[in-house]
Amino acid sequence: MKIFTAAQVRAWDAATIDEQGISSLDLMERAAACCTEWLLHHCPPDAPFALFCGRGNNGGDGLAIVRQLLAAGRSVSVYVVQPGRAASPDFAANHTRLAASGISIGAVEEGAPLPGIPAGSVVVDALFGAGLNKPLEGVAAALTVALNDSGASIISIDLPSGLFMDRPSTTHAVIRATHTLTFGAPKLALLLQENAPFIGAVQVLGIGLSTRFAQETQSPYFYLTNKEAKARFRPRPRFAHKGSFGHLLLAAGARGKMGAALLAATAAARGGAGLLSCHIPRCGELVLQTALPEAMLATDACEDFLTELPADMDRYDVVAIGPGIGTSDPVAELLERYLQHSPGPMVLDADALNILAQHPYWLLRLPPGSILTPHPKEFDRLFGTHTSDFDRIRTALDQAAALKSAVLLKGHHTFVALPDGTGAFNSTGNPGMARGGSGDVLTGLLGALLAQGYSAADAALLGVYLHGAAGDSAAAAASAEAMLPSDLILHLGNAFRRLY
Ligand SMILES: NC(=O)C1=CN([C@@H]2O[C@H](COP(=O)(O)OP(=O)(O)OC[C@H]3O[C@@H](n4cnc5c(N)ncnc54)[C@H](O)[C@@H]3O)[C@@H](O)[C@H]2O)[C@@H](O)CC1
Ligand SMILES: Nc1ncnc2c1ncn2[C@@H]1O[C@H](COP(=O)(O)OP(=O)(O)O)[C@@H](O)[C@H]1O
Ligand SMILES: [K+]
Repeated sequence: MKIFTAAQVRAWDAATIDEQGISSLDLMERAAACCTEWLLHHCPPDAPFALFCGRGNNGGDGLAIVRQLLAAGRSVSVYVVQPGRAASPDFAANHTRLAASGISIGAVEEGAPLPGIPAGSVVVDALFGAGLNKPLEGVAAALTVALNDSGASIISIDLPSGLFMDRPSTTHAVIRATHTLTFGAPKLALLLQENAPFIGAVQVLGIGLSTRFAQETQSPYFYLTNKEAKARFRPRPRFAHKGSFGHLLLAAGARGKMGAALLAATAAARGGAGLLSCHIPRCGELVLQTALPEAMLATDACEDFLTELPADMDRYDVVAIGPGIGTSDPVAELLERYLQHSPGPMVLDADALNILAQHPYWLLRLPPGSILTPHPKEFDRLFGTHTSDFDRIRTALDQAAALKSAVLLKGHHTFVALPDGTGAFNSTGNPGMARGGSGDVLTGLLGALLAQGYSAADAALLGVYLHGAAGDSAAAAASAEAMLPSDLILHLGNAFRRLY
């Protein structure tokens, strides 16, 4: 599913109106009807609604929703902010229709007291949507702060008011929605970690926008859903043998961190690698051989951490390195040798990324077709401090192109930057995965997918999708509270089955 800019969203509306031979007022009525239906099904049946409307088409949606809620017999109060200002034609048309019903339409004016919100009300925010062109100020900003402080549930129409679609919004007043009902497709701003305080749960409402426009319009960003993952999945051929699925070398662990190695190794085995060898320090030999008999060992001479390259590196197709290895000088020197001698693409995670941050020029030795898996802190250590996620995703795309590799930015909607200049936001996963060890599972899984011959782009997309889907399956079974990263591995089977 493509993610469009504000300008493209406007063009999408226009293309729909043109293609379907309807008026923009008809499309507004349809969008409002989808919102009204959602509100009627998801809000308490006896709750009064309080709608706050701007003077553009977002406000027009709001007025149409008021009319539809009244027709459904609900108790509604409605306020227009700065009613003296110029209005969009569709706002004006809806205002005339609503006024004819006899309902009193309140005003929120500069300098006048803000309206009170009756306890138990559901607030519907239809102040500004995709047309926001400057930060909220004056009475709109004051109202936003008051609504946020009211403690009421706030349902935002299309976007939380004050949130820009395509640029940062973290320094000014923005509605903190409980739910955002957005039209057509998820918007970039609704997928970024930095906007988490504003957006609440996001519901994408299909309002019958042109599918032809969506197919024909190019966008660098897409939403990684089951459809996109399925398109990249290759089932195992019937006559396959273990040699068909590659040999992964996983370099992981140190004393006290063998759990990270074991999680990554088990995920690699379940992720479908034909052969798995683990380069671990001596202290981990017993635990690994006992817990994962499927893995072969390339045990280091050192008891406590990794120091030397395994013999016969040509035996391996792919190297995954990082979980639990530490950042001491000997390990850093070893990482440099790994980068020089890796027989194929690499997955670099955790401490491998932290070492690279100290030696950024080593990145030049990264084999093309590799995958880097930083979370935001590791990302900034590696590529420099960023003040916004918008900047981070731009850097991720630049680095992916420069390194001819996939660069992740892990989080709730992990961003996958691909070498071709496009990037995906993941749709799967849940907060039950916010635990030490979840990232180790991803590293093993990505290594296994690369070893099976998937390109960096396909492995990164599939791996991130499957990892989140396994998380969702684990949460369904054990709850987000009680699930473990090792449950992700057990639920990988359910995740793969979603691709059949
Ligand atoms: N165009 C269409 O056919 C459809 C549009 N829809 C709705 O229309 C919205 C977009 O409508 P608009 O483009 O009219 O834009 P908005 O309703 O988001 O608001 C923009 C209006 O507010 C003004 N404005 C922008 N930022 C401001 C600020 N900080 N302070 C004060 N005034 C400010 C602008 O000059 C403009 O008049 C969407 O988010 C969606 O809710 C839906 O009805 C679906 C159909
Ligand atoms: N709230 C969340 N929603 C979805 N996925 C999450 C969430 N929190 C964490 N994850 C996923 O879990 C993994 C955590 O990785 P990381 O931060 O490296 O932790 P660690 O290395 O300690 O396991 C990432 O893949 C991330 O996308
Ligand atoms: K809004």
